[in-house]
Amino acid sequence: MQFVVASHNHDKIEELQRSFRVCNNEVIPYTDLLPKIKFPPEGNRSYEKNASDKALFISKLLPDRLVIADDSGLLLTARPEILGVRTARDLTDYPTPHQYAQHIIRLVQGKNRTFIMQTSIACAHQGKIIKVVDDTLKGQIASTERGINGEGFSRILIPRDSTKTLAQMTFNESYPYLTRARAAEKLIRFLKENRDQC
Ligand SMILES: O=c1[nH]c(=O)c2ncn([C@@H]3O[C@H](COP(=O)(O)OP(=O)(O)OP(=O)(O)O)[C@@H](O)[C@H]3O)c2[nH]1
Repeated sequence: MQFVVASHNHDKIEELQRSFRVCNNEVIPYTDLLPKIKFPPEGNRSYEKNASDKALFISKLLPDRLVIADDSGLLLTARPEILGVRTARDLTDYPTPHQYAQHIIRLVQGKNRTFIMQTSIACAHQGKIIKVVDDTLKGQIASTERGINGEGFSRILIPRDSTKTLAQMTFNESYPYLTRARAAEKLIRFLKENRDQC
């Protein structure tokens, strides 16, 4: 299957391409087919709604394609009033992965270090949502950035049953923890089981 991804985030597009390739699928950015367009503003209601809004927006312009969109965020137990579904907007003052990783480390300093990372992927066809899948990862925020296989969140997220950050793992080791990869698997499984829906 070929998917068109509604995203402007280069790292996210690459991770989705890797996640879908495992199952022999292909992901292309919508900008391969259309000029770059501003997405509708994200809301504060849910990751599912934000992902669906992006997928629907591009699906209406490319109705015959399977369009996917992802919304991800990080919720800190110590600061539940920020980040989460607003992660992209709350991190705008920290534009580089190193800057936002350091900011998050500071936010949990001396406090509860647990986090929940969530990804929702919406899939649209003919201007309608056909499926939304979610996945979450729980664990602890590291006290310093660690690892070379990734940046940003990957260098500070330690999954619950590990002592390493995601960036300290090889890709094969980290794959089972990646919310985007696991959500992608759920979507592909759904589409294979319900081929007549699309
Ligand atoms: O190091 C990271 N590894 C990740 O895996 C990851 N996923 C999300 N983020 C951060 O969370 C915001 C929300 O992202 P988001 O889902 O709203 O997407 P976005 O606005 O960047 O792109 P788009 O897809 O909407 O064009 C993004 O800006 C990033 O700061 C990540 N950082």
